[in-house]
Amino acid sequence: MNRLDLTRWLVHHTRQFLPTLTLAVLARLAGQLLGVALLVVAVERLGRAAAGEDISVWGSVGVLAAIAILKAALRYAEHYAGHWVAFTALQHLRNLFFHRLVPQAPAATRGRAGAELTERATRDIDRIEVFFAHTLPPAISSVVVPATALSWLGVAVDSRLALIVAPLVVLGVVVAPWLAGRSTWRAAGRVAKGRGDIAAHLGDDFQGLREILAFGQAEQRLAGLDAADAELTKARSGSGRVQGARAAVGTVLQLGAIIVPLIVGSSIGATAIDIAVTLAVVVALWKPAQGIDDFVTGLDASFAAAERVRSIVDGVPTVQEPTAPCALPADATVTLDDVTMRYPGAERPALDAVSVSFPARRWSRLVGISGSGKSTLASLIPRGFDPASGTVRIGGVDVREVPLDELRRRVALVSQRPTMLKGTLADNLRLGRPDATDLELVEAMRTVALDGWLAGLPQGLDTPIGERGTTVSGGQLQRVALARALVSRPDTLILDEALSQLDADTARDVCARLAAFDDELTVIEITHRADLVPDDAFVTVLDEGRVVEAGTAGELRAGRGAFARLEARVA
Ligand SMILES: Nc1ncnc2c1ncn2[C@@H]1O[C@H](COP(=O)(O)OP(=O)(O)OP(=O)(O)O)[C@@H](O)[C@H]1O
Repeated sequence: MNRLDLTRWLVHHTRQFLPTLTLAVLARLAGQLLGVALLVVAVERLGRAAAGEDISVWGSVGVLAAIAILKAALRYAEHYAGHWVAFTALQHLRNLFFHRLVPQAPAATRGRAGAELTERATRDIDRIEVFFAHTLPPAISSVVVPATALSWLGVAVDSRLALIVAPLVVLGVVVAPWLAGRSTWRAAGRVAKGRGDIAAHLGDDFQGLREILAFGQAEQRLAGLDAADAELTKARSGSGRVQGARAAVGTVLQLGAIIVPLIVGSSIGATAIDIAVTLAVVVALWKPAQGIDDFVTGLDASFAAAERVRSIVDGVPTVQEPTAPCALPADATVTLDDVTMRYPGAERPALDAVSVSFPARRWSRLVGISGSGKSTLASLIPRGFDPASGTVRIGGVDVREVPLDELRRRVALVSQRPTMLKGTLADNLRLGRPDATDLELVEAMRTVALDGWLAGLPQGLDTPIGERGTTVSGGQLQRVALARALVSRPDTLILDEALSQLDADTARDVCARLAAFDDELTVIEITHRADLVPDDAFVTVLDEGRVVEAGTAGELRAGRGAFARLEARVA
């Protein structure tokens, strides 16, 4: 997207702030014109006094003080309104960012470094501040203030002097800052990308520190960081060179606008006072010009950041809310009918014409070797993704017709690597149902065989469990995640290798407690442990995205097919 399109995009998403931004623009225009007036009045009065006119000193001081105070008040108003708009707009954009990102998950967040997304949601959005606080007001005033001041000079003072300085002022104030726009824009894009790459690299480093140290990769990772840093430095020095050249051109033009009227003014017979007033106008326009140069550079960085935010905000959600929503029926039978699913860019489908049914109120198992498509199948039920073709139904209703909130409340998916949020154990357990009582939390912890552990915690449910659950063991984390799912009282529970870090006895104990906890629950358990599946359990076997066997575990064991082979591998 180019800068004009990005401007349109930013204005479109923040149009409710435009009236306040207009106030900021008007305050800036008036303030800068008063800045010109301040210098012109001072020079003109001094000139007349020097020419022998009787000028009241206190009268002049009063006029200048009044102009200065009004100018200061307008500057305050401009900054207040501009920054209010900027920070409120940033808050609005951040909300929009998350609002649009959530429905794109997991597709938009999978495989993307969390730190890189965090960089977009925080620092990139902060950089857009420049657009609101330092863009529209300077851009408008850069045209209106010189045009007004030079017109006044031409009409009220000397049209010849106005014509002499006008081209230099226009070049210095308006044209020069825009000249190098294209190259700073490209450099700003490279700087923003460089920052994102460093954030992603560091995010991976912190998260994978154990593996990096264990495999002796610290030097290589540091070298990678150095390379990313060198790229960023290159991009930054590129933008610095352009900025320096532009500032030099601006300064030469501004100096020219002072020297030329001095030399040419006397040769065309202009009076000394008129020449002095002309110089006062030129010098007074100097400061606004510098402001423009600063904002053009900051603005390019702001646009580059806006583009990175926009690419997330305008991302197409993987799943959409239904246009004519249906309620989920009480019957929780899950049926996949001829379902094919292919990840973007993947050569072959992860699921290929899969038809299978998981009966309500039963505990079904889904087994298969690694990469056979089990997690993909599980993620289709609460609509992490939608299939390319075919239908997923619960109780006969297409899941695409059910409001996402309701679907995800009724279907809980517990993954192999769950995440905890920073907070207490109770905060995390209440994630799916904030009004759950302490008693319900304790009951869920008992069901996952963590009651003994809970009783031994000095702070009980109020124990902080640390960011991402780093203060509990892998097996405890999996069981807390299962307890969290139970607290939300789903009809259907999908366990995606959710007990994989437990020893066989504890896993059996948790399963027995879970079966006793709620016999109405429909459970779909993905497991590698074919040997732990009881004979009467319904089993579906996946291989290379296809259903290759289905039946009770007892029948499949006797048949000596895919399931029996999997069991032999585990044994
Ligand atoms: N986000 C993704 N993008 C592209 N391909 C993917 C993605 N996730 C999974 N796949 C591919 O889809 C296929 C099925 O993966 P899936 O995770 O469903 O298998 P699985 O049976 O659950 O494996 P495991 O037992 O190892 O967890 C694999 O070939 C995998 O490489």
